[in-house]
Amino acid sequence: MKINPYQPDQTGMAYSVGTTLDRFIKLKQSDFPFASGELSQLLRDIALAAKIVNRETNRAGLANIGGAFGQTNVQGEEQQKLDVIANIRFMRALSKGGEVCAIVSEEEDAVVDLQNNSGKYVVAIDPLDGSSNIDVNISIGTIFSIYRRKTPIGSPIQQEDIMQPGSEQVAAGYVLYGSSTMLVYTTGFGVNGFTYETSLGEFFLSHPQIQAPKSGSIYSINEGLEKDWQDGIKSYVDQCKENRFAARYIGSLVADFHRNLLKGGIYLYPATKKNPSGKLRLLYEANALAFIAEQAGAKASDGQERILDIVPESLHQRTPLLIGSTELVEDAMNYIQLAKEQETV
Ligand SMILES: O=P(O)(O)OC[C@H]1O[C@](O)(COP(=O)(O)O)[C@@H](O)[C@@H]1O
Ligand SMILES: [Mg+2]
Ligand SMILES: [Mg+2]
Repeated sequence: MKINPYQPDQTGMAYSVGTTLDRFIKLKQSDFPFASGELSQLLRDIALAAKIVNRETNRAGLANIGGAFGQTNVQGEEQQKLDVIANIRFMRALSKGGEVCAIVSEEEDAVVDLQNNSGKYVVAIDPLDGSSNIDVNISIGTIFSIYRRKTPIGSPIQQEDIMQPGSEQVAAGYVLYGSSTMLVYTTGFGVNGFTYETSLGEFFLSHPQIQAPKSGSIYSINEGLEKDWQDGIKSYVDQCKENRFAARYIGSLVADFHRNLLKGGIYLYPATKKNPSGKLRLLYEANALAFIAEQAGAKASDGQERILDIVPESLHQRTPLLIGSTELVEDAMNYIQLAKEQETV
């Protein structure tokens, strides 16, 4: 039977493949009985900034916006011009609407207090993920987490508004600037993916209700750091090779995560000598992807603990990250546990 992609799917849902993001956000607002529309507007603001950053990444080579910016961020990493441009674009979009009271960004040393005490939401963002791939035309991304503030609206923001565990996220998502540009997000009611139609300037629903395969045969890890890996990781990766898994590593977390989410696989960034607590940041990289992973039936751990249960202690804190198909992440955690037990014998 030939399936006509333009026919609404048979689920009878009000939306189907081809629904615009705007319409989808409006329809899904009904998931929240007391919704005031602020979260919906915030998601739209993020989508708009993503369209602008998409344009900038597409023309990076032409417009002399590739290359280093000539400054380092709080983590001592050299900032790329596009890191700074993306940061400015998202900062503007997030501060315009009035829904946000504070922003945590990879490119900002401290919390950006928007002096907007009537703002309900706190946003943590990695404006440009995969910075090492910007100048070589490889997929890069943006990652965002949204929290409801804990302190009363109208009062100044406090530490407790910022240092929330990932389990408190009300929404999270990423944008993938790749062969096509996609926005994938969750509000706790499943994961949906939207593809950007440049000629119309619109995101359209292309991947409704994403569910990750429970297992897979892809592993993503920077093997160049093997010498630093703990025994459990070494033996797990050996087992992947034993089973003839495909090694796939783009070096852009968003892109590696997205592939494994759709095809089944595991991404690992363990502790290394250079980064004893792992490289990736809890507040604006791991938490968002862990929320999406779990909403898509996958799993995210630091090797022992569920990422979403980790209570943050510092703004730019790092965490080891094992994320992807449930059975693969559980396997890897078993190898880590086993190696630990053998250490104590
Ligand atoms: O080069 P390495 O050590 O393998 O690290 C690659 C990882 O670092 C990152 O680039 C870190 O993110 P940023 O580019 O946002 O700093 C991830 O996207 C990627 O998975
Ligand atoms: Mg990143
Ligand atoms: Mg970044």
